[in-house]
Amino acid sequence: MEPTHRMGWSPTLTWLRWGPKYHLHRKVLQPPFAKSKVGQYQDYQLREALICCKSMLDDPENWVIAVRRFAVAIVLKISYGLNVDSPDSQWIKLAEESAEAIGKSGPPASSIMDRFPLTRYLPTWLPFMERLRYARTWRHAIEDITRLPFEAAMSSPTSPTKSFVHHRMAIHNSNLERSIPNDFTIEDIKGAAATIVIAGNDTTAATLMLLVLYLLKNPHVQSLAHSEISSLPHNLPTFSSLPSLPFTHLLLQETYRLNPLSPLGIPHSSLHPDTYKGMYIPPNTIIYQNIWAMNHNPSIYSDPDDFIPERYLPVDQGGRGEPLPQGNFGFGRRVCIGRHLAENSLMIVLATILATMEIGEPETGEVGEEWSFRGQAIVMPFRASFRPRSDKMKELLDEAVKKLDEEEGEDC
Ligand code: HEM
Repeated sequence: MEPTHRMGWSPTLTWLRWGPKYHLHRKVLQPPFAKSKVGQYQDYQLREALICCKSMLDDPENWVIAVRRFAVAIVLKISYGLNVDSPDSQWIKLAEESAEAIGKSGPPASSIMDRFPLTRYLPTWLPFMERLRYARTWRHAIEDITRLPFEAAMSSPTSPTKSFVHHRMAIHNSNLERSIPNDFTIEDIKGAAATIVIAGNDTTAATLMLLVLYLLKNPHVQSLAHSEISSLPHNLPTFSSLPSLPFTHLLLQETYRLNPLSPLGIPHSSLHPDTYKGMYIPPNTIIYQNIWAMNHNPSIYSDPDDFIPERYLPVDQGGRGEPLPQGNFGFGRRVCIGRHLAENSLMIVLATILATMEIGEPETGEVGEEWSFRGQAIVMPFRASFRPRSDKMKELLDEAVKKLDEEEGEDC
């Protein structure tokens, strides 16, 4: 039994083994997220960045909910054309449950069952069968995220260009009408659409939480980033502002480096025997990539545990000339397809945060920072304060979100 079936997935790129089915999914999923194509999603990203920042300022105690909404709303819109219309939307809950399911059952190929397949027939009360037990308990979350948004999208048909599933279903139906066989079945469409949501929401939200933490803990860096954004005309940033924010871009890179979400990458398996630096690697060897070590190597990065975005600047510009981090989005032919989308989402929300607010320690009590190391290294919800940088910027933000609401009312 494939790990995909054990967890209740339809065919899903992240969990498919190398082969014809994998190639088909990658061929379908990669083009809409190519660097030259991700610009098509900028309207969604800008909209959600504005909503996210307004919610953080209006309801600072619940800022993590605003962050989760931001991340889910973008991928749900791209994948299914659905809107997240409130912070307690069923889609946020569903996305959270499926992330929980994956976190608890572990990445594919990493468990004892993947190494020794016969162990999956053992009873689940045995201590080392914890992951199988989780997989069975959480299977419903994976089935729901694969089925429910798909059904909702199909019951609200929009133009085929509006979302991944509408576009794929239009091709599917047109093939049916012309008696052309559909290699990419409806099950494939469901699995690919769910992949966009699952792979794209938790990773983006976790990185945004790290950005908030590092801004909070490094007031000097925050003030440099404030100066950069203040040098732009006093308006809310748009995508055309981003090329004028090189320091903000380095701040994101430093966040990737300091805490890679998957410190050991996603395990890959060798297809053929190979030799690396004189070491023989037999076929079917499970290979981890130590991203954390690469990005904390003291012979490459000075003060590797400190948050220093300036380190990447050339020496003649006051920097240390150190290389940008590597491997946070994987390597080679399985590299993350969503990396350009994620970068755009994170840059526009970071620029909007820097333009509109100051992040600091909570007004009362502790930050309460804790980490989870189950499969990924992520920071758990913590406390912070969010104050508008000026009345003018808050007003601009409120007006921009009000305008979005009015436009949405007109579209209905
Ligand atoms: C900061 C955000 C993100 C991080 C850190 C991240 C990281 C990763 C990593 C480490 C991998 C494994 C690559 C490998 O096996 O070598 C991966 C794969 C993948 N990512 Fe992302 N990702 C992010 C955002 C996204 C987004 C927004 C999407 C949505 C389209 C996405 C879709 C995928 C898919 C479909 C794969 C599987 C690729 C394959 O197996 O061929 N990711 N990602």
